[in-house]
Amino acid sequence: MDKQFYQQIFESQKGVPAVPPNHVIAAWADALICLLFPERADCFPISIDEVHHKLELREKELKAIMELTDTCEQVSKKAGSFFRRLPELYRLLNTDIEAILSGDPAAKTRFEVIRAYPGFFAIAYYRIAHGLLSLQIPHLPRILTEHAHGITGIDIHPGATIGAYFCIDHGSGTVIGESTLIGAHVKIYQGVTLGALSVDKSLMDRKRHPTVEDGVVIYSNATILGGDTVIGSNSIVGGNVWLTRSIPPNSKVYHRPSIDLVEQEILE
Ligand SMILES: CC(=O)OC[C@H](N)C(=O)O
Repeated sequence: MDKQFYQQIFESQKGVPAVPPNHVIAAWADALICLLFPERADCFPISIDEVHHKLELREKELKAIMELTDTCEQVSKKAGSFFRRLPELYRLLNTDIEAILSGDPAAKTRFEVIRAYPGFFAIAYYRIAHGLLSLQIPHLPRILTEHAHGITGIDIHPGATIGAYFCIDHGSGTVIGESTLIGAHVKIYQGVTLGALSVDKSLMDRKRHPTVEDGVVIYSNATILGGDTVIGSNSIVGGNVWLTRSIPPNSKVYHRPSIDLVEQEILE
């Protein structure tokens, strides 16, 4: 093979930021989730002291990951802040579990939601990633939400802001863009896109994705686009709706499909 090609590959290594492997970063988040939610764990802490000790271990692991991550500054301070905020993250995740359990007639127990629901898995990773992003920790947030995306098919950008009691049922194909704002008690189904109306690169610092106010339900495959688009509180957006403008609170928006039914002749 052409030696220039080898040279090109070799040169491409220069300038690549140093970041621990994705599986190490995901394993840290997974261990943290298992500690917060023993329903996902294979062994439980045997005392309160051990809970304390394991949380300190997770903090040390986060620091170690951050130290090996390029452009990660103020490692101890930021890892400390993340863990000080952990009780609030835990509180929010418990509201999400409650929302899934009370919002889905098929969900029988809290255990089932925590162990088996893709919506809970994706939200847990998102809330951790969002916490890291809000401390301006580079690289790790996107790696975490992409890990959850790979497993669940639910793509939540860590920059999105999502209130308490968030329920995603089923979820495959759901996309929640970077500047999306979601209030409390919002429920969404599979295939929902909260996306940008234009993907021009010059818009990168602008709000490109919708605002969804409290109490909204968005059914499967609805597409809601644009940074100025506001879905007013307690609205219902039906399946397959395509929406690029705001709707007032308490609206119901439905897609009216046209279906032709042709009865077949039964041949004797
Ligand atoms: C979700 C979505 O609109 O994605 C498009 C593009 N990545 C952006 O963030 O603008």
